[in-house]
Amino acid sequence: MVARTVSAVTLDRTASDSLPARRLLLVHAHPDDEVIGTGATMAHYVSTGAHVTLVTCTLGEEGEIHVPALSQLAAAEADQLGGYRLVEWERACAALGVTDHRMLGGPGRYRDSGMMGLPTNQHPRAFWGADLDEAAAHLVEIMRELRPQVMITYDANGFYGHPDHIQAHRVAMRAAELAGPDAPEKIYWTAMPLSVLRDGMEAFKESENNPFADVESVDEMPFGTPDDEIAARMDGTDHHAKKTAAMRAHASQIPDNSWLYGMAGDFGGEFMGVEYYTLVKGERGPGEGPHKWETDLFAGLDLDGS
Ligand SMILES: CC(=O)N[C@H]1[C@@H](O[C@@H]2[C@H](O)[C@H](O)[C@@H](O)[C@H](O)[C@H]2O)O[C@H](CO)[C@@H](O)[C@@H]1O
Ligand SMILES: [Zn+2]
Repeated sequence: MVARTVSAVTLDRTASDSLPARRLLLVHAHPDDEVIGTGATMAHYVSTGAHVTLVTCTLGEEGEIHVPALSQLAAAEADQLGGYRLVEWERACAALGVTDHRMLGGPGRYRDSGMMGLPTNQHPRAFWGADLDEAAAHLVEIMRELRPQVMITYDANGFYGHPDHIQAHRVAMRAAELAGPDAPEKIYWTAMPLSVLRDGMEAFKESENNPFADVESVDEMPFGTPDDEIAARMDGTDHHAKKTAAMRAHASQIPDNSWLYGMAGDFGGEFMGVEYYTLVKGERGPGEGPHKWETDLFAGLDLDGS
């Protein structure tokens, strides 16, 4: 019998060749980040037949608990919140139609570090203290398996400065360096245009549950990107109901009276269903409007045989 040897690279290629032509990878820090920042985008691409893979880096063990009946699960009590949020995360993914969801290094490998500067940052498994190349290697393995053309993660400040978000950015970008030919061709960072922030401040001015109550100007906020630096506007308004349902799955983190629901009420699909990105790797595809914002993250890619 003729021995047939197939190189590991060929095997890898075979694995991704059986997947849809468009493959999107998202790297987030905690359960609930996926829906808050990118839920409509994920639902949109699932609905259009792309393969969507969510990698979340921690179980969110150090989170607040907004459901009183669950208060004993807190880190300082039974320390079971991580396991509970894992179930919330699975339910949220189901609401968005995302079936490929993975914890970086497996559930519990990296622990929620808590807010910047807290003693929990020093926990032996805190994601903030993870070895960068070791953590990135878990993501490289996924890139080799799937060969995603597009990846979404956070900017260098983790969008708002949380240590796990900063570390998720660093690990995702390091993995893209190490993955070579299997690295995403386009890399986006989540972003919020200053014009949308200003509109939000205006919309909430009279609201009792105003997330902008303590700021005079959007320039005081840790996030906000000039409109001409935004590369893509993903309109997933057709899926805003899925995003809302996915948020409700994260009830321990997102209370019923959250301003997020208030914003949805005022803006409806416009706020819940529209998500923005800067492009930090790859060529910008054709776009629309005054800033030529892309409306498809795969725009400009040659997907034949990729
Ligand atoms: C959206 C997000 O990243 N949430 C994180 C964050 O949660 C904040 C934290 O509980 C803080 O104490 C609150 O004041 C703030 O309102 C929350 O957004 O940090 C948590 C701990 O690391 C994390 O579990 C949660 O997912
Ligand atoms: Zn987070």
